[in-house]
Amino acid sequence: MNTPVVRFAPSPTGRLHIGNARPALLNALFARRNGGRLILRFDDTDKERSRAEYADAIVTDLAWLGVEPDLTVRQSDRIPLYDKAADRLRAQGRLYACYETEDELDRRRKRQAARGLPPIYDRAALKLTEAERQAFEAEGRRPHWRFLLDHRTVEWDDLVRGPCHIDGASLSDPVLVRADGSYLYTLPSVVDDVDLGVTHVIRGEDHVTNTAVQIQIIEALAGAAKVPAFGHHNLLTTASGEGLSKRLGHLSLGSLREQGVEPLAVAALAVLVGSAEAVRPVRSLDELAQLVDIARLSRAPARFDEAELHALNAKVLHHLEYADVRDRLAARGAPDGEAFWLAIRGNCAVFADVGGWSAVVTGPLAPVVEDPAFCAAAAAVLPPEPWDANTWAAWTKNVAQDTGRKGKALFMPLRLALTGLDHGPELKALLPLIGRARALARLNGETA
Ligand SMILES: Nc1ncnc2c1ncn2[C@@H]1O[C@H](COP(=O)(O)OP(=O)(O)OP(=O)(O)O)[C@@H](O)[C@H]1O
Repeated sequence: MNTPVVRFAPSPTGRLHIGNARPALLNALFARRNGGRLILRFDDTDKERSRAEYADAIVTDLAWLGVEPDLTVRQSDRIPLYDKAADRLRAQGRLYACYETEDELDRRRKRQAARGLPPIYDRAALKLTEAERQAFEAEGRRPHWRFLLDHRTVEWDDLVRGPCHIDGASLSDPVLVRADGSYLYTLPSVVDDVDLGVTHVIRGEDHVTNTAVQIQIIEALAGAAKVPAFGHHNLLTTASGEGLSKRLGHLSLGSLREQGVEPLAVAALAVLVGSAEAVRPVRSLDELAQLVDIARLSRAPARFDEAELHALNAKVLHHLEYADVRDRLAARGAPDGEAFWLAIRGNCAVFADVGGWSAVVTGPLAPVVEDPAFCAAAAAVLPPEPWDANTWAAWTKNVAQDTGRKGKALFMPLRLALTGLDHGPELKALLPLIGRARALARLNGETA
């Protein structure tokens, strides 16, 4: 295969949501796995809804996920290309002027419905005489432009859905250019895919019907050899099954980031939910790239459950090695060294929990001493340093012998005194990190 070129093409009309993360990642991982290139393309021809700040936020959200495009383009910078393509289609007789208003089209659709006919555009504009056209122009009407579909079946072997076919006769000729001269999604998308050498179009199944139209336009503009491969993945819904929309601000990546969710947890769930692979924690996007195979995605919509995300987030943290988090630990002023991370990672639901466990190790911390006599007895037999993972067992054995306590009655007061908490990481790992001086002070009820 030549170097694959894929693209993620959001409209900058809101913050990316978890559903958008799915194609962003499926494309990025496809490029990673196949040594390909990823293009980020802003579909910003809708001037009213598109905003530069949303485009910036999308770049930030993608970078947070670990998606770094090789090239970024904006459709608003590429209008002359679309103009040229539209002119070529006009010259071929494949783009024709229509003067119907929305109201007229609506009435026509209602009449069709009343007669039990599908609401397909009847191509009335093709029958307009020159005089009729001039009359519309004189009235001040400006035409919108439709692509003349071939009434034949378009077939493609979808990377996700397998063999697909759509009968061109079952579709309305799509409007490519609005009356104000602006472009709808279809033509710019196709022109860019061809111009930028996109080899694989991986996107949500909301675009399946577009594909038949787009294949016909590519064939008209550039020939069948330029038609890329298409793959349409299933969509994500909320846990209760509702659709997601950028414009309505659903489950944004920004809000998940603010909640302290790990990007790897978001990525793993966004990609693995509704796939042949079980949802599981991963250590890197490379690992995730090896797990996903778009040919094995499920066909049904997949539910994105925030509770599942939070559970997965904890699992992701538990799987991260010290090397993966060394810089982040240092940035939070956490104790240096692998032992700390290995001791506490299993007790972090979000990375920010590192702060609490740091304080347990380095203090100052107010101990909870409910039975001073018992804690004093335990302090009296604290072994000398150096301490290691065996120290806790050796020490508590002696405390048990001296005090006659065992089980929870032995361990809980020690945990409360040493950490100020009734839960937390294994003390055999924490004790050497806390160190003798602090342990002694805390057993004596002092803040240390
Ligand atoms: N719920 C979803 N699940 C998976 N993919 C989605 C979902 N919604 C959109 N996509 C995909 O995200 C990509 C970007 O699409 P687009 O910018 O139109 O997003 P959108 O959320 O539908 O936007 P808007 O709500 O602004 O119309 C497309 O590949 C689209 O198929």
